[in-house]
Amino acid sequence: MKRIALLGATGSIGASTIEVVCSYPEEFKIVSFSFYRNLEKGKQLIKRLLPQFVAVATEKEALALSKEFPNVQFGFGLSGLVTAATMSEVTMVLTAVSGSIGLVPTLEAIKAHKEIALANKETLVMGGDLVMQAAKEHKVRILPVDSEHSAIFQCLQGNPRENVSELLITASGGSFRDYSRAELKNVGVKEALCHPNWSMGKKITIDSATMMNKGLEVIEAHWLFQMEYDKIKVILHKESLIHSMIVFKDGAYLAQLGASDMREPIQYALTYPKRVEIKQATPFDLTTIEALHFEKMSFERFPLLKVAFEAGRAGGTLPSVMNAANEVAVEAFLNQKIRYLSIEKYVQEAMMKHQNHPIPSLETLLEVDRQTRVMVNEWIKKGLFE
Ligand SMILES: NC(=O)C1=CN([C@@H]2O[C@H](COP(=O)(O)OP(=O)(O)OC[C@H]3O[C@@H](n4cnc5c(N)ncnc54)[C@H](OP(=O)(O)O)[C@@H]3O)[C@@H](O)[C@H]2O)C=CC1
Ligand SMILES: CC(=O)[C@@H](O)[C@H](O)COP(=O)(O)O
Ligand SMILES: [Mn+2]
Repeated sequence: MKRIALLGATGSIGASTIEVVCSYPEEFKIVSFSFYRNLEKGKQLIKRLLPQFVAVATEKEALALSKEFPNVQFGFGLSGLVTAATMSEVTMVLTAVSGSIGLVPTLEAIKAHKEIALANKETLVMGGDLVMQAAKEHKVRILPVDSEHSAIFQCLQGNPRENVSELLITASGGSFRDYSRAELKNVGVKEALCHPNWSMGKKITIDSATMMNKGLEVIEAHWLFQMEYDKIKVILHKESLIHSMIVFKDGAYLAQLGASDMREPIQYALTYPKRVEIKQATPFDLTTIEALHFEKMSFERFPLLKVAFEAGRAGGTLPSVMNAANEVAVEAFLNQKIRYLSIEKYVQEAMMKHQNHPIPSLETLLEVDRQTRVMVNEWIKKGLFE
């Protein structure tokens, strides 16, 4: 039986993971999980999943919950996440928290020899070098959950890496894919949150619209598959049915396609290397698909993708600056403090101001993340780009 720590149980990936886990109770058990702001949902999950340990946001909440659920242990903050991920009963950690908070618990879980099912792409964007080194050193497998990386991982099975010349990542184009740059000037939060194909958390949905999600995914693919940036390409594919492809040196393409349903890549990560019947999935019928469209990506229309390639190529602390600035700017947009097009301005400004550290320690990465947040929040307060 796989005994799972689910970091971010109250989110979108968390919910899909719980469905997969509960469809195979004899194979999987969630022994620990975390939640953050969603106390009501968190409590429902405690009653449903009967975990041994739960990580919450604050000490006050942890104390109150210990009284309400005396058979469950509680932790809080970052140390709570680390305990949930490293406790001896856990064999696999599924990282479904949103944002840079995922890095430390993932690294600690690797050091504690837990298998990782990685949804939290920000972990590799910030600390790809450290995380992949730690995984190698501790002989820990990192299984992709992100749909594009799961697709590439599935295509790579049984194919020697030296035969692969390119990774081709598909992008839906997000909620504003048919808008010109001029039409983006006055777009609002509600419309930005309408992803055409996927139902996801708010932050990643905005990242899909700005194409930052694809930028983060390019960096994630670089680290997961040890592929040079020149050999990672992004292509627009508005149906989100081909989840990504690999190109072989002899010119053959191999694609993975299926419904836009995260339960599939999650289940693959949980059961890997086995494939088992999926019990809950969106029906997928090729005969109902009229056409699959592909379009060249435009860096002019989606400047944040170009910015992410630059950050990835530069390496060091620059991807962490990009990520932190983006997290702060997206949050501010969601709270209607800045305009949609200002997200990219804050990210670019933070990166321009940064002096890169080429080979950072974990402490340096975390400090850069913290400082960038403070700086961008101050800029937003002053209305730098409004
Ligand atoms: N959704 C999807 O289909 C996909 C998501 N991903 C990646 O997976 C991750 C999760 O995405 P998604 O499920 O959509 O996000 P959601 O916003 O739906 O969920 C995020 C989860 O993280 C928790 N959380 C948020 N901030 C913190 C924090 N500071 N400390 C501890 N916990 C926190 C939330 O708790 P609470 O709700 O209680 O506040 C929630 O459980 C992201 O990194 C995303 O990029 C990758 C591929 C697809
Ligand atoms: C489901 C998933 O993996 C998301 O990251 C998805 O890819 C978002 O879609 P786009 O970024 O292609 O709009
Ligand atoms: Mn994805």
